[in-house]
Amino acid sequence: MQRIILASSNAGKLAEFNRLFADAGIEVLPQSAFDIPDAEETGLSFVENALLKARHASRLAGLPALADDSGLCVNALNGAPGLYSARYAGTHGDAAANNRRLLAELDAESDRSAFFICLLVLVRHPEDPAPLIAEGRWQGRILNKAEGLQGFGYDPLFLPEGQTCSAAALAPEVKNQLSHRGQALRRLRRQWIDDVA
Ligand SMILES: O=P(O)(O)OP(=O)(O)OP(=O)(O)OC[C@H]1O[C@@H](n2cnc3c(O)ncnc32)[C@H](O)[C@@H]1O
Ligand SMILES: [Mg+2]
Repeated sequence: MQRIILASSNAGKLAEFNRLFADAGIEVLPQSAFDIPDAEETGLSFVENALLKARHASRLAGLPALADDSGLCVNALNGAPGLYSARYAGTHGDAAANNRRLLAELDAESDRSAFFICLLVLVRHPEDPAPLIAEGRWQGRILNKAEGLQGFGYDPLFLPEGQTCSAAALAPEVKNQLSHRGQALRRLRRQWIDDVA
């Protein structure tokens, strides 16, 4: 069976990927299994950061690596929190504080439209000059208060277009069908299949 490293330390993403890869016949190992520390995310775009994370994990594990760089872009905030979604309120990964800041920033704002974006990069080796790259976007709007207990990050404040409840109130398999991450992974897998065919 093919083995790849998932170059992420985010438990919410890892749970979603495990479900998305359940039928793929690929063994997907989190970077924690190799004690790989987080890469420095110094890029100016999601795709640059995803490349940095994938190359870093592939180098340290000696295996192909898949990285996800993602975030929430709010139109009235000129795309913020954007690249800084994981540390919007200052501390990396403090979802409650990030959600509080988002609500405060949008306090009197009537345009609450937003989208999640996910860039996936797969490198077959650390210097891979032709990585596979796929993107997904999920449109929606920011609610006035948190709702739902599933998912992670900004899910409790995100009302997906066409839905009547937040992303955190959707069953995990429904979120994967609709989400930026689900879309990007399905696109990546099509490239992957074409690539080996
Ligand atoms: O870099 P890794 O280790 O993968 O983990 P991370 O949490 O730092 O991940 P990112 O740098 O890609 O930042 C993405 C942030 O965007 C938010 N985010 C991304 N996808 C999301 C989703 O599906 N639902 C809710 N929030 C999401 C959440 O705050 C994430 O921490
Ligand atoms: Mg990160």
